[in-house]
Parts: sequence; structure tokens; C-alpha cells
Amino acid sequence: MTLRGVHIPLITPFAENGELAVEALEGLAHAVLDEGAAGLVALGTTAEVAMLSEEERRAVLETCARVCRERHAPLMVGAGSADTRSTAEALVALKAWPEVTAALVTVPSFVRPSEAGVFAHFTALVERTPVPLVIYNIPYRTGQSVGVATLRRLGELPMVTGVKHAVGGVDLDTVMLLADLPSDFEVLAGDDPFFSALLALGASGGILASAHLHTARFVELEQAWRSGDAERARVLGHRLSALSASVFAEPNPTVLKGVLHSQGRIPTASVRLPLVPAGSASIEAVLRLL
Ligand SMILES: O=C(O)C1=N[C@H](C(=O)O)C[C@H](O)C1
Repeated sequence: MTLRGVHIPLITPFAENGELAVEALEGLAHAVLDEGAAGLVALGTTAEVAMLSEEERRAVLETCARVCRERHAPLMVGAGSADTRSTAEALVALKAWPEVTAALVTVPSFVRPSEAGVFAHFTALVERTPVPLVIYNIPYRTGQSVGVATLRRLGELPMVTGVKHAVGGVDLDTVMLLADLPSDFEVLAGDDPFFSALLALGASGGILASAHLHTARFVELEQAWRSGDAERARVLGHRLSALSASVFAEPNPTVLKGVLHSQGRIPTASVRLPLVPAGSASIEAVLRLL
């Protein structure tokens, strides 16, 4: 399998009564695929997964699976938690979903194990998982750094197919990792403003909440770097990085939902506590860039 391209971690739209807006979710899923997205990601951070009930998570997964089945598109599903045993159980449960092509598994958060503990966590998971794993490396959310040496060892594990790399910049470990990747292991950008920079260094694509907006341009950016059109890629990359930065001016996905609501693509801009809706200035700043 390849992780190439732009994958969209779908938001979870809510209706006026606070319930899941399934039709809007389905509409968004089709719209981003129409614009060239390589695949969908269900139940990522952007989906406010922590604030969804078990029943709602199932409904989101059913909707995304239906769309991916119809469109022959890959479907990645967020399946990480702080605990190895429950993460393994969540992965095993994915056997019931033949549309799921990979699981996005965060480095265990909050517990702050050593890097040896992180390695042992994923070593245990590869023995149980029915689908390939994409490691989600996001220290600012997990509180756990993973250096290049451990990332390379993780990349050599069977069933580990890549990393969603979101370290808040382009640091030395990122450069060193992309300079020498394990075989059959790909890097996806997971910090939207650094998408273009990571592509320039050899990333295969990205999982990008901000690519709900101007999806086709994010796709064009990936293709420009891939085809070696650096001049075009640089100009487009600078513009899209500015757009992404403004989408992340407040906690994700509050601004994004405000923008999608203004565009009439979702019924409300509602987010669930502890998230609070983005201010109108942040939403207008994004609308000015579109
Ligand atoms: O849900 C995701 O996957 C993403 N989450 C990141 C975050 O909220 O920190 C942002 C990224 O665009 C995708």
C-alpha cells in the first residue's frame, strides 16, 4: 500500500439539536474526494473523537466506510489511546470493517513512557493489528517525544507503514528521518503549515485538516513537488501555509468548522466542550484568504 497524497481527517459536523449531522459528513467526504483527496481519515483529532459517544463513533465510521467503499478510496481510522491493551482491542475491532486500510495510532499520551516504552507499545500492537499502522507522532499533544533512532526502529516493524509526523516544525530529527527512511515506510505531514516543507524533503503526502478548504490546491501542491516543479510548488506552498496557519489560529477544528459553516457546507459551527467556538475574527481571517 502507499500513503501518497492528501488525506482528509474529517470533522464531525453537528446539527442544531447537537446530534451528529450524518448527511453533512457524507457530503464533505464526497466533496474532498471529488477534489482529488487520496483518502479519508475517520475519528482523528479533528473529528473531536474524544467528545463522541461510542454510538456516534460507530455512525461516523459507518458513514466514512460507505463513502470509501463507493469511491474505492482508502480509509484510515484513528485508534490510539494511552494504554497498550485497550489500543490493541480497538485495533482488533477493526476486523469488522473491511474498508479500513490503515489505523492511525498516536504515540501513547499523558503517561509519558520512555522511548523504550513507546517501542514496546508498538511492538505489542503489531502482533494484534489486522491493518497496517501509521504512527501519529505529535509531541505537543502527547507530551512524549520520539527521536529519529526510535522512529527508524519503529519503521522497521512489520505492519508499521508510516508516520504522521507533527512535531511543530522542521527539526533535525525530521530532516534526518526523511534523508534515510526504512524500506516500505512513508512520512505524512501532520502539521499543516509545514506540509510544503516536508514534501520538499521527501514526504509522501499529508493528513491535513486545513485541506477541507481548497482541497484541489493542496493536491496540486503535492503533485508539483512530486513532478519536480519546485517553482510552482514554492509559490503554492507559501500561500497554503498561510491559509493553514490561519485555520490553526485557535484550537482545531474550531476555526475550520466556523469557516465550513459560513460556506454553508455544515449546518452549525458547533464544537463540543471543552472546545469553544472560534471567534469571528479568526473565521473572517481565513475567509479573506480563500
Ligand atoms: O485529526 C487529525 O488527524 C489532525 N489533527 C491535527 C491536530 O488537530 O493537531 C491537525 C492535522 O491537520 C490533522
